[in-house]
Amino acid sequence: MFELERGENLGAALNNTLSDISSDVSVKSSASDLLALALVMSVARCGDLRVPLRLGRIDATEAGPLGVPEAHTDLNATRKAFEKAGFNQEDMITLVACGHTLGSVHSVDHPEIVSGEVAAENIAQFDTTADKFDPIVVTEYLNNTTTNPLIINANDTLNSDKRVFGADGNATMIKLKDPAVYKTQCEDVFERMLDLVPAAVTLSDPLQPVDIKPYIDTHQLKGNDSIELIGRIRIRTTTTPPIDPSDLIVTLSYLDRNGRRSNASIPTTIGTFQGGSSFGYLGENFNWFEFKTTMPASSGISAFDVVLTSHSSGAVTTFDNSGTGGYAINPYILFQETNSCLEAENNFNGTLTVVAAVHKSKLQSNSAPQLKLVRRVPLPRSFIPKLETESIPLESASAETGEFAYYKMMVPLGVASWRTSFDIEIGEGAAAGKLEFQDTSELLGATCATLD
Ligand code: HEM
Repeated sequence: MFELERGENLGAALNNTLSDISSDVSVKSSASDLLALALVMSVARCGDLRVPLRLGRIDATEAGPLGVPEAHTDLNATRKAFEKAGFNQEDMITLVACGHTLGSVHSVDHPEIVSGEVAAENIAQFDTTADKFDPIVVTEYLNNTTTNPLIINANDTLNSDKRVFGADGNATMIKLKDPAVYKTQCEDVFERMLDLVPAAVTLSDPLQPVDIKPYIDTHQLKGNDSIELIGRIRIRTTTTPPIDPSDLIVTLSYLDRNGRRSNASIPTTIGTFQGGSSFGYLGENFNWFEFKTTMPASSGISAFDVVLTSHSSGAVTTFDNSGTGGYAINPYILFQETNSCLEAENNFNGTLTVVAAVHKSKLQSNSAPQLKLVRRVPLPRSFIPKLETESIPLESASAETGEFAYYKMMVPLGVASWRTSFDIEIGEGAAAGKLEFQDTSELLGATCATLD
């Protein structure tokens, strides 16, 4: 994003990609992790590749050194650039053969490479199947039927694919023409390319789709000393053996604020959005179950297990978040969505009001709760904002319900940050509590209900 004006990065594709991912950049997802996800998803969908997705990349804050090879770069300099990144000659050939199976060269960016009129629609594809991740780029090169503009250019200086592909007398390209070899070799070099990170960065283990994924949408005090809890459970049904969602009864068994298991269980119903189903990019199917319940504020909820019962066989399976004591909910800090809002003053400025209900046991240390608001600061000529976290104290709203006291803060918020996240923190050390990664996007246009 800091290098887009360089000759080595010409083309709308890079900025389009940054624009596509920009709204998902958050304190939990760096732009570089989202780019890794984009590659992993696109080659899964276009060619059924499996590239492990590890996360934890840290975004750069300035341009790196020059040196990405261009079409006119000679073979030696190209080889050196790949070697600097840990790729030998065979890797280099494989990376370019795997990269140049999708997409094309654009005449508007490279009139010296693409012959004919300079126009948006005049593009030259690398192979005849530009939307498929396949070894056709390799076979067309080996059969001399290719129309790849980086191979057949009349000006041989610009034929970088020809130089790279032929660098070892075609030995690597001959191996890559076998579709199974092409696929596994591309998976290998893509994984190494994505995981090439500075020494200070530690990447996670590869992500796997989880069987159970709960979402808490609302957890707040509501009238008459009760807590309202609204959420959804995503269940992967493409397991071995597969799960028939119509045979499932899904309930939640939960622990109260003091860790005692409640006699009541929370029922769910099949989700309504898109028939309650969705799918993932690795061919997984998911079904969604929704819940909306209330419970006494005096006892609350601190964690829950997801219990699946088969209608037909009666078999019961309990998911307790891999033996961690269930899926946790902070029972002491409640984000009062109904009392919070984001009022737009005009198209650029607004005011964010956040109200939280804090359990009085957490207020004994005399420390005020803090809101950690993530501001999305636009950077010139870039789609990816800089994220800055601001600490704002919440003030007593001079209202309470039972064991909870209400806290409130109001802050001006520019349009770039209308869709952002915040944490609410209270206390220090062992007594500290944190409600993480709350979302402001539902607050826009809502009215703040008054505290009664
Ligand atoms: C010697 C190294 C390389 C050179 C000289 C080179 C050169 C180019 C050029 C000139 C374009 C056309 C850009 C445009 O007109 O928009 C292009 C497009 C592309 N390159 Fe490379 N490339 C190299 C390596 C790679 C590698 C290693 C990958 C991925 C692993 C890759 C993936 C792509 C893709 C996907 C496009 C299509 C973009 C689109 O359709 O908008 N390239 N490359």
